[in-house]
Amino acid sequence: MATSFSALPIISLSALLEPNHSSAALAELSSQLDKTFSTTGFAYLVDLPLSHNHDDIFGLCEDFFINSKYPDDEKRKLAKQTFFKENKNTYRGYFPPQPGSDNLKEGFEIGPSSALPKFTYKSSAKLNLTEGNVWPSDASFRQRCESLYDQLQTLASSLLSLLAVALGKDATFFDSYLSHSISTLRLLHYPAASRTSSQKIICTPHTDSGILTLLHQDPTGGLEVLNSSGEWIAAPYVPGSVVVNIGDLMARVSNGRYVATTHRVRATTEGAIAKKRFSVPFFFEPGPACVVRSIAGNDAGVVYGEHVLEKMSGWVEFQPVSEPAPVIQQTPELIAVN
Ligand SMILES: O=C(O)CCC(=O)C(=O)O
Ligand SMILES: [Fe+2]
Repeated sequence: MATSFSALPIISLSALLEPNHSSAALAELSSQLDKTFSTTGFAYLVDLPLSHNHDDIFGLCEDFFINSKYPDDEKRKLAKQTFFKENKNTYRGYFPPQPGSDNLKEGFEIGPSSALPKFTYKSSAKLNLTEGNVWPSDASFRQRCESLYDQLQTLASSLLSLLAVALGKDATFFDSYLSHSISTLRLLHYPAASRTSSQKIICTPHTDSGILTLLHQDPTGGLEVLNSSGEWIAAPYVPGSVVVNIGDLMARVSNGRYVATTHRVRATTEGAIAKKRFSVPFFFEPGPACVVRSIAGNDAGVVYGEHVLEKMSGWVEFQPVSEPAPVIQQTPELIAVN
């Protein structure tokens, strides 16, 4: 359970920026993260070891969702099979806004760039967790996404080493999670909407299901986090920051020490219009075959791929859409699959 906080803490990662990390500074950072995840479950991280700034990151969203570079035709080629049945990609790629849903957003999802061993799930799952990415034809977009992905994966693994130590384990405790990791980088666009749609909450309350999330939200803000008194605490935009939070599985791994805090996104309005908003969550995920167990050693553990497939059966982005599918009426061209 989260505590009754009234604001999210801000944690500097300057210790990770030093070429020769000082062990005292790392120990201090480890204890700050430990305190945060066992109280608020959420924090802003600043002084990030990332070469991408917010303009670069939201520039990717602007390019993908807004600029005419990626018209509906190009998006259609990248759409998941659920949305365009001629396409081969089931898990990575584009999903369109889903009319009628409470989460009116479109997204583009990317996994690791290296090939992964196939993961077979007992109930012949319809989603292929280890498929390759699909890309628009613009090589620079792909290169920028891959570079951001790699840096966020490195940052997440540094944070996990610090958490391992905080949990009384060796710094390498989470290394097995890195093997064939299927972390997801998601570009999200919540389109502007007129107030007649009366939609105030554009992302409904939820906890993240996985291990660790690194979220870039754009200056529109709107993120809110639930404290133990049942109050929604605003988590406004902080320049240069990334928001970090842990998911349900990490709460379980930590044997309940860490809290997966409920959060949602409120629309920011300007006159009668809800402003458009971009966010870029990065979900750190273990390999599909990784067995994730509590540090207390008192459970059989879960196979990550099975866990995530079960969770996803309830997520709006992975629901079949009613015909005709929203984005896609024309004949597709070949999709780009790596
Ligand atoms: O858009 C946001 O800022 C939050 C998104 C989110 O919570 C999620 O995708 O899990
Ligand atoms: Fe979330």
